[in-house]
Amino acid sequence: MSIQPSVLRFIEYLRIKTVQPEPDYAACTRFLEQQANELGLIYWVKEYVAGKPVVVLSWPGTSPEQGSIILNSHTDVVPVFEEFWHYPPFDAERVATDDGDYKIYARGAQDMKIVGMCYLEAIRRLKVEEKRRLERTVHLVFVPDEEIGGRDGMQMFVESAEFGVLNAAFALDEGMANPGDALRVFYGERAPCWVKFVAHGNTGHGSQFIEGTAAEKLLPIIDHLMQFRQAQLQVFKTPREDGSARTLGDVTTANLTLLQSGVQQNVVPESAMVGFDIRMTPAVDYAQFKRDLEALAAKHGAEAEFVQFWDDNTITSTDAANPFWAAFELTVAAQGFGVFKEIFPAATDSRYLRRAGVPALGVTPLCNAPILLHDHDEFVKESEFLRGIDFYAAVVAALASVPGQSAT
Ligand SMILES: CSCC[C@H](NC(C)=O)C(=O)O
Ligand SMILES: [Zn+2]
Ligand SMILES: [Zn+2]
Repeated sequence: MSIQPSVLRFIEYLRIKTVQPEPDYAACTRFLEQQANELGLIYWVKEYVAGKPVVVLSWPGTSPEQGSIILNSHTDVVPVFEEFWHYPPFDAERVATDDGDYKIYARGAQDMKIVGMCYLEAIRRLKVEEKRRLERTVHLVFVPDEEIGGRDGMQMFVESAEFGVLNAAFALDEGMANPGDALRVFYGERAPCWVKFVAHGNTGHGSQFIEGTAAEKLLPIIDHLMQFRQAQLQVFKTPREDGSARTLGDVTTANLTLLQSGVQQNVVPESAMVGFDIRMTPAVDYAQFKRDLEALAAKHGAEAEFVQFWDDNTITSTDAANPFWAAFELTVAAQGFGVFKEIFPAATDSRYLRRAGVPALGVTPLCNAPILLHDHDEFVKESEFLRGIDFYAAVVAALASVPGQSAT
């Protein structure tokens, strides 16, 4: 059987090497412009930072005064360890499976070019094939640099005048595959707190009993955070009151990820640094947490330096009173998906949207699928991609048909 045109377009998108640290954004932008032309969408591109394009494709609704729907995806992908891949990561090879399906192997297949491509194909179906008109305007937003924090991409975009003009009411962004049956729907995220503790101390010959060294000032700090980690691990392992298992999003994790000191084996080092990657669950008082870390550092004669500190814990309402959630939930059920609501364990561009006041849900419609984002041999099944188009066609039509507030 011949390959479906949508699959060929997906393969074309996967072959564009938008891999960090030198993504080919120019080729990606050309591809998206071509898609916009084929679909008859309004197209514009803006580089808030040179060489880092934010690309927007818009489908005006019949009631453009109503808040719009944003379909967000990032165009960059993470680096590969090519020697561990069984297929070249930027060839998007289509490999037949025993059950008559195909696996498409490529970096970005799950994270998150499948989502961006499904958005485009869903609009193609609704607008070009079915000649539908939806009430709300739909914007497909393709942003750079999510994989390195999004500062030059989504952050700049949400702070721009152009973003305000979109008048966004609701957004969809990336989620994560689920090896289980249900669709994982992320309504919030844990906040990154990347902290470095730096201490200075006495130096001298390595053969002596030197007091007040930099390293020994860090030891109680490390000990404190390791005990905190252990306590959170116990919470994580304890079922919720209803008996269900907790997820990572329910707790705060802390991992020691950096440790630097020393110049030579027999010289007591003058300075030492330990770094932690902490992810705070939204229930935490972030400002107090930060003050506690600063106090911990001060108590032991060190300094706390925050490399990343996200201080907003806005979550998206998944209450039936939120009409966008109600429409989403109903449509997803009609598509045959069960829903599992979660806090995303890491950080995505959704945090910028939520902080800017735009409710966002993180979804990647891959169920009964291994979690392969950032892993070797990342792939999606062709059937999953095709089902994803059905999914977004239904969801986008429903979200863009949510009635606006009556002007009373
Ligand atoms: C603080 S910016 C880092 C962003 C990255 N996002 C993902 C999804 O891996 C992370 O959470 O580590
Ligand atoms: Zn991603
Ligand atoms: Zn990623």
